[in-house]
Amino acid sequence: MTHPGSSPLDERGTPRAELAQATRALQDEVRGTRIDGRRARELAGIVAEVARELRDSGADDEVGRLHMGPGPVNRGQTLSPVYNVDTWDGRRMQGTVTFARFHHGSVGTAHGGAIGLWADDVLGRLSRELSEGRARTACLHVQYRASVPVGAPVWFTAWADDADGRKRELHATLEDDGTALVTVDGLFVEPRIPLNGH
Ligand SMILES: CCCCCCCCCCCC(=O)SCCNC(=O)CCNC(=O)[C@H](O)C(C)(C)COP(=O)(O)OP(=O)(O)OC[C@H]1O[C@@H](n2cnc3c(N)ncnc32)[C@H](O)[C@@H]1OP(=O)(O)O
Repeated sequence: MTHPGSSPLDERGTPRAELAQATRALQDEVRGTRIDGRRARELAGIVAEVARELRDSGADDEVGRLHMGPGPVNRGQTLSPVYNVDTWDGRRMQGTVTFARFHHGSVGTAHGGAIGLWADDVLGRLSRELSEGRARTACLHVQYRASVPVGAPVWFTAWADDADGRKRELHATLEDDGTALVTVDGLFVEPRIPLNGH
C-alpha cells in the first residue's frame, strides 16, 4: 500500500508548508477577531509588508503557480480546507478533513462552497494519483445531507470507477459516526487538447 503523503506532489513538512499553515491561522483569526480599529490598521500594515516581501521574492507565473515542475503543486494555496490522507490502496483514499473558522458558513457549520472546494480538491488529487494525464473537473454534484462541523475532523472516503476513455467518474463521502453528511459525484475528463502546464 502506497501513501500519497510520500508523493513528490506533497509539500508536507517543508518551510513553504509552514508558511501556508501560518497563513491559514491568520485567515482564521481575521475571521473571528474583536480587535479594535486602531490596532487593526497597524496590523494591516504589517501584513501588507509580509505580502510585499513574498511578492518581491518573485518567480511565479502571475497566476500563483510557483512550482509546476517536479515538486509541490497547488499546495501553497490556503483557501482549501486541510485534509490528511491516512490510507490509499491505489483505488480508494481515506482520511480526515477539518473545516476551519475561515470556512464557517452559518450557525456553526461549514460553508457549502467550502465543502464543494474541498470535494474538487480531493477528487482532483485522486485523479492525479490514478493517472499521469491531467484530467479536469467537468461536473461536480454535491449533496448536502447533514451539517458539517467546523473545527473538528470529519472522516472522508474518495474512490474512482474504472476510466471510460478520457472520462472518469469519481466519488467521495464525508461522514461522522457512520452518518453520511455529504456525498459527491464528479466527472473528470482529460482534455482532448492538453493544456500547457496543466
Ligand atoms: C499533493 C498535491 C495534489 C494536488 C491536487 C490538486 C487538485 C486540484 C484539482 C482542481 C481541479 C479543477 O478544479 S480543474 C478546473 C475546473 N474545471 C475546468 O476548468 C474545466 C473546464 N472544462 C474543460 O476544460 C472541458 O470542458 C473539459 C476538459 C472538461 C472537456 O473538454 P473536451 O476534452 O473538449 O471534452 P469533449 O471531447 O467535449 O468530451 C469528452 C467526453 O466527456 C463528456 N463531457 C465533457 N464535459 C462534460 C460535462 N460537463 N458533463 C458531462 N459529460 C461531459 C462528453 O460528453 C464526452 O463524452 P463521450 O461522448 O466521449 O462519452
